Amino acid sequence: MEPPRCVESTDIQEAENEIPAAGHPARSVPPELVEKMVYDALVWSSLHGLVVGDRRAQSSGSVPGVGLVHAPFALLPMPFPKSYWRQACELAPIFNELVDRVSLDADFLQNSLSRTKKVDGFTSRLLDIHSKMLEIKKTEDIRLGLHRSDYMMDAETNLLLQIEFNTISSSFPGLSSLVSELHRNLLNKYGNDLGLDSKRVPGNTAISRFAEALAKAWNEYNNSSAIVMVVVQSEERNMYDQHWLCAVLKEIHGITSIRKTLSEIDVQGQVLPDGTLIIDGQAVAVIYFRAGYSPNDYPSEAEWSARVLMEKSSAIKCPSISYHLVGTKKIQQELAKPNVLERFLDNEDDIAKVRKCFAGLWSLDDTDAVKSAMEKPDLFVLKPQREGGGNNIYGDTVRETLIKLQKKGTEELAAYILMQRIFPTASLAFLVREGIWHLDNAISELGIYGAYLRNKDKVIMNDQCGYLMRTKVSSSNEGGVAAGFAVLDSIYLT
Ligand SMILES: N[C@H](CCC(=O)N[C@@H](CS)C(=O)NCCC(=O)O)C(=O)O
Ligand SMILES: [Mg+2]
Repeated sequence: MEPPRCVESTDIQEAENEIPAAGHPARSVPPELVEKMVYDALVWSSLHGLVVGDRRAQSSGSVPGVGLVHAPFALLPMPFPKSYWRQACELAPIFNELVDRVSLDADFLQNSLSRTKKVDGFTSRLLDIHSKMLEIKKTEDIRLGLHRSDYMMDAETNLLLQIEFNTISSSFPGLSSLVSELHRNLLNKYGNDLGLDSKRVPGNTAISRFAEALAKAWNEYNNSSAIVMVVVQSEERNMYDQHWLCAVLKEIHGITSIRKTLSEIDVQGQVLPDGTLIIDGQAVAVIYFRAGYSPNDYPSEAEWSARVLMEKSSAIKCPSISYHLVGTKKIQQELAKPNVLERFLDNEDDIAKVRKCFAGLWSLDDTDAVKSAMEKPDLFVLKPQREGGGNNIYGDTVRETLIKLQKKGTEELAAYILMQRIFPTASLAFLVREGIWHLDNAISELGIYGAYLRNKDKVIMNDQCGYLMRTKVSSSNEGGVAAGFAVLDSIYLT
């Protein structure tokens, strides 16, 4: 059974002529070879759990094994210069340390977000929890961060620029590891025909290292009967990415994990006088948030009280409320201001490396930035303090929104930040979604996973832990995989 095609061979010729592919291997692949590779890739994905719930199937987000479809993927790894790969990997432990330092500066967090607090209800609730923890002098001696720092290569300046830094629910450590394996498998089989070497696809350690970090944190909690709790949404089509981590946690590290929604935690959770969080009669050592990053996750007060209950407990939060706040776009913008990094990092070289990957970032108080964004909206992205994809504002809507916000009064402006829009070079890619492949002009975003574990003044882990490459059609603004714009990819070092 041949996978259905959507691009006739002549189309590929046209596509090639139309699209100035930067010598991408995709341009030289004969259609019949594409067919065979797509077929093998679809089989491989199905056999290896590179799967997601199918949005067309009813209970695909709640009942495992029902309504599966292969995760969308690029057929071939995206060429990526080795020097930029090394640069991105080197930044991971520096950003991990930066997050930890910033998380300890309560005044910096509260002051930087004080104006946002007035106009952004969600961020305001997070800050209230942060304040409450300060009031009760709650400290987190053991701190675990499972982060992902996302970058694009700016074609104009040839700089690797950070898009954002995620400190909560960094998706796809599971599926991204599999995509690298898929590509290595395909290049082992077809590499000679394509003139590509599977060894140029870097090994992806995201699953194993993130599971190791969770296990090490569990170990630091030092209660052998305790479990790891994953905070999830009731409907989660990306559950297999999460289950991969929990399966490795169990099989390699012998640690049991449970999945609970915020409302279940509100009903079933309790904190003992000694701070232990108990749920289903079991002590919780580590709380791994794969929900709780969006207002949609807090439909009632119950979910907020669950968040407070967890924050008050002695369980190791990943992330703590402080780590969560450090990952906001407002903090990203504040850290880009002159002399701010110097407050948190000691090493001059580290500071220079971090500053070098900062794109233009401005608060809307910056009248010059707002003025140029009004004149050339396509060169900017307007970002609210939101995670989960689909929230950023592009193109003419940037201008319209700025005008609207200005009419509402300067207060409202504090809910957003302005960011330089980054334009990576586009190149040809075969994007495979729901069994169908398209040859498209695409751009990519490289995410580098980082794990940080600290117990008081002892840093137990501070590493780069694998990567996520997301590739999307160059015409699309948003880049989310779950949101249906991008596909999972890996990289081919050049
Ligand atoms: N369903 C939740 C999704 C969690 C989520 O959206 N995480 C943000 C960082 S906060 C993220 O990583 N976005 C990139 C994923 C994409 O491209 O679709 C999960 O997987 O646990
Ligand atoms: Mg994000």
